[in-house]
Amino acid sequence: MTQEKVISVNRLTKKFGDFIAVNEITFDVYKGEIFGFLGANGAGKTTAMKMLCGLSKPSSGQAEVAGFDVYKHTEKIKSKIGYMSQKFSLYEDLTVKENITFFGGIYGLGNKELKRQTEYLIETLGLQSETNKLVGDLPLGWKQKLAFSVAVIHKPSIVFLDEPTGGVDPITRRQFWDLIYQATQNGITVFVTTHYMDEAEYCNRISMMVDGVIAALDTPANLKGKHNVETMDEVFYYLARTAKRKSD
Ligand SMILES: Nc1ncnc2c1ncn2[C@@H]1O[C@H](COP(=O)(O)OP(=O)(O)OP(=O)(O)O)[C@@H](O)[C@H]1O
Repeated sequence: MTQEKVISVNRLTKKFGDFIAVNEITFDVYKGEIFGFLGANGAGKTTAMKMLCGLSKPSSGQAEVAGFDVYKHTEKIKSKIGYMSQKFSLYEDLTVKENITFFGGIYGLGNKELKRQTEYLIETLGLQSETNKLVGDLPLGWKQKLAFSVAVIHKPSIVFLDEPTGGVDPITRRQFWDLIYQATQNGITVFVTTHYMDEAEYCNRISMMVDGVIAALDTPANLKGKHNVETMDEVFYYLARTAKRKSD
């Protein structure tokens, strides 16, 4: 992790009519950092992430992602980031290889690089015997690992992960996080939302959102120290207990 800022957010706000979904959030994320973006259901995480990915125009405030303005340079931002969400990642009705080729193509890899990356990916994930299997037939943990690898196939500056490991056990989640650490070794910055507090412990810093505002932002160790508790679960409970919003 360096002191080079790759995300810079200043009083970023999103309103839907009178409702303020994200209310003047301010933070920076540094190159190579794993930044955990936590919050109770409905806190505003997805809304904030959409603004940072250039998918939703802010109501007010400023933000730069990979050096580009979220109002003016959304296409440039999209070319510099990777994105993976639990809700959508890969095509279930395409094979492993077809998915890699499809997304590699969308991310702009040339034929030679695509071939090289496809072989590298299949080998490092140990998917040699699954290459021609439909992704829908893979176990969920494998799908998630493949989806992550595809999201960083074009070596983005930042990868946004929206609850990437939902529904799998702690050991599979741990293996997934090994891939995240590898990506950061290659200089990729990771911006991740999760509801799993074991994963929160793996982040360099955590931002905790409550009802549209950032209620706390620090390292897991400092957050635990500040609240005089042993686990991130307890920190989360302490901060989120006042939340008024519910999930949709
Ligand atoms: N397009 C929209 N129009 C109106 N309200 C919206 C819209 N999108 C989100 N909201 C509201 O904004 C709030 C924040 O939603 P958001 O999905 O960002 O929360 P979240 O922290 O990602 O929650 P979860 O963990 O449940 O996904 C919610 O109250 C939601 O109902």
